[in-house]
Amino acid sequence: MAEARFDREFVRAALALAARGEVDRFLVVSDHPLQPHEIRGRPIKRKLVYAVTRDALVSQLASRKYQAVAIPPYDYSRVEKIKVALVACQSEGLLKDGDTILALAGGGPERNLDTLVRIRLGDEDDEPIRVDSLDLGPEFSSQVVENLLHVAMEIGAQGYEGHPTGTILVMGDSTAVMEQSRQLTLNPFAGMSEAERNCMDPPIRDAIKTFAVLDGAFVIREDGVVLSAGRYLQVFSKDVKLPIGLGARHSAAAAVTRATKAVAVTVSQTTGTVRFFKGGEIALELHQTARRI
Ligand SMILES: Nc1ncnc2c1ncn2[C@@H]1O[C@H](COP(=O)(O)OP(=O)(O)OP(=O)(O)O)[C@@H](O)[C@H]1O
Repeated sequence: MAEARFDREFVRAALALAARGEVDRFLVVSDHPLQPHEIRGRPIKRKLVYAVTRDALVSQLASRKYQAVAIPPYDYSRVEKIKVALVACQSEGLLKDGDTILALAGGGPERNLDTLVRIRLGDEDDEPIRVDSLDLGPEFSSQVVENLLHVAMEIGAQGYEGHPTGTILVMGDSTAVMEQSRQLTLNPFAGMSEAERNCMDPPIRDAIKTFAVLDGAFVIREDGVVLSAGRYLQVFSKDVKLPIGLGARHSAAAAVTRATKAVAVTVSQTTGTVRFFKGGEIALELHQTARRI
């Protein structure tokens, strides 16, 4: 009883802060939208963005004139979910550098909104949320990057047929990446037209999940066309610095993003953690709280 009252007051306090002029965006990361009476009378509708795990709920919210983005339905911690939601908002053009975002998140099947985080985009001191540091050049499509992050999270959570799987997805500067790598296995994407092997297409994302069992890396063009799977990256990793415990896969991903203008997403076979590499460094790290395998 007292706990329920505390929960209501917590949300009310978050809404009161969200209404303030200092806040540019109010991000609610939950599949339980706020109740009309909670929002009524508060000037927050314009800055409110929902991050939800069901596409049907995105459409439902959109039909009620709310802004909403979809995030994958996996068991990441609340802070990880906020990071993914920020990436999704960025790729929809809903955020800009310098924005102050208040993010309210919960976990589990109940509403349970119990986490409030303030983020200033582009603020170097704002560890551990470093979505701003993705800061990709115009040659990259943010939708392609977001799709690849989602695929990577699915691989990390589900593996392949019950077995943990790891992989590297290298995107961009593909001529240089192809030159600095060699084929380890037959390329399963060979012989398909470019239109048939774009990772924006759900069947191709499923194929990426399946072929993640192959040794080596995927090479993907900026526009999402998958050039190859099963590539061994022949790059020197001696001047990339990585946290202790990361091995050959992560070194190769760091090194290829140092040696070329490509970016890379890795999935660790050991932990399921997804990392985004740019310029030889980790720019985003998504740990899992619960793996399904
Ligand atoms: N240069 C490379 N290019 C492409 N793939 C590589 C390269 N080096 C290693 N790999 C892939 O990484 C796999 C595992 O390597 P290792 O266990 O040393 O990596 P790790 O960084 O510890 O990652 P994990 O957390 O997944 O174990 C290899 O089986 C291979 O598929």
